[in-house]
Amino acid sequence: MSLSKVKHIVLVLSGKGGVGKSSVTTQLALSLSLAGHSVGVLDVDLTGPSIPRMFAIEDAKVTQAPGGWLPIIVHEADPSAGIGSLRVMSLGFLLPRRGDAVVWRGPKKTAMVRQFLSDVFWDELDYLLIDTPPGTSDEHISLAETLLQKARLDQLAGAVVVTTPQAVATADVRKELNFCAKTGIRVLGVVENMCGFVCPNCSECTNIFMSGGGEVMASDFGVRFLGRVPIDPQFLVLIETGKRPRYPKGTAVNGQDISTPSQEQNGVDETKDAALLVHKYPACSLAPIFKTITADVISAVQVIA
Ligand SMILES: Nc1ncnc2c1ncn2[C@@H]1O[C@H](COP(=O)(O)OP(=O)(O)OP(=O)(O)O)[C@@H](O)[C@H]1O
Ligand code: SF4
Repeated sequence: MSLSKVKHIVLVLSGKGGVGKSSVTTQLALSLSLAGHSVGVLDVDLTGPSIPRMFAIEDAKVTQAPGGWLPIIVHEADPSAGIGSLRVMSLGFLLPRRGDAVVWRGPKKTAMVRQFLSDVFWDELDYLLIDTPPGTSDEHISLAETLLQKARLDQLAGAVVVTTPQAVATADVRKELNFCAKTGIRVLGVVENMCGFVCPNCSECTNIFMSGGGEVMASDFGVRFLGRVPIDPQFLVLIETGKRPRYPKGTAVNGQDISTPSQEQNGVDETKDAALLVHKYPACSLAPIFKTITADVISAVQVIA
């Protein structure tokens, strides 16, 4: 069975679309692998699989082996650098055209998720992150139940719930947390994304929406608050164009200088491994934030394990 060698399965959930679930999945995956863990990402967001685009592997072709579909390798493990391997499987690889969205009815979607969980050959993994479709409808419940049936109880670490400050205000997070309770999924914690705005000129972070709601909500439900992630327009540049974001001289985040050195200085091809650059240099103001969130997720998983 394809999941038998996976140690910890973490679902990434959101009550509604566009809150940054796939971005958080991508950054968690990179942080985990850069902390030395072997990581797989399974994209079952059939409504619009964006994970291949975020890892800049949209054109990759999935192949079959006797053990199942082979996930796409983002990078191999590099023990000397303390980096674990990173592999990705997404419905996006199986769609005939880039950017196609699936318009199947519920039973067909459930069948596809079942197949994904049974037929991908993951090999040994410390963490498998599953990017789920947004929402909390009956269809999502049946998808979550399918996931739960396919994995052993000791493998199911739980869910990271992603929200935005507006979603907190409109009680979408409550729906997500109730969804977890209804389906028996443990909640590892809540991430509040797009909380505040990092100015591209001076890297000052300004709260545009009400801040702090996610933390209060998490405490009301007795779950961890994993942290808030501001909107950084440069992060969008990185994800959408695959190019390294540029910060003016003197830009610092958490006391760390992130101003962009010249390509000659860092000796890196800025058009390649862009997502990896987020953590390596770090090239984006969000890198230290995701690093802290990832450490918290690991400790939540270990408390449960
Ligand atoms: N903190 C952030 N700063 C800047 N841009 C962000 C941030 N988080 C997400 N984005 C951008 O917002 C857009 C939506 O994010 P993403 O695709 O991760 O959301 P999602 O919840 O997975 O959406 P979907 O409902 O389509 O699955 C993307 O273009 C992404 O790059
Ligand atoms: S955050 Fe700084 S650079 Fe950005 S608009 Fe305000 S003062 Fe200007």
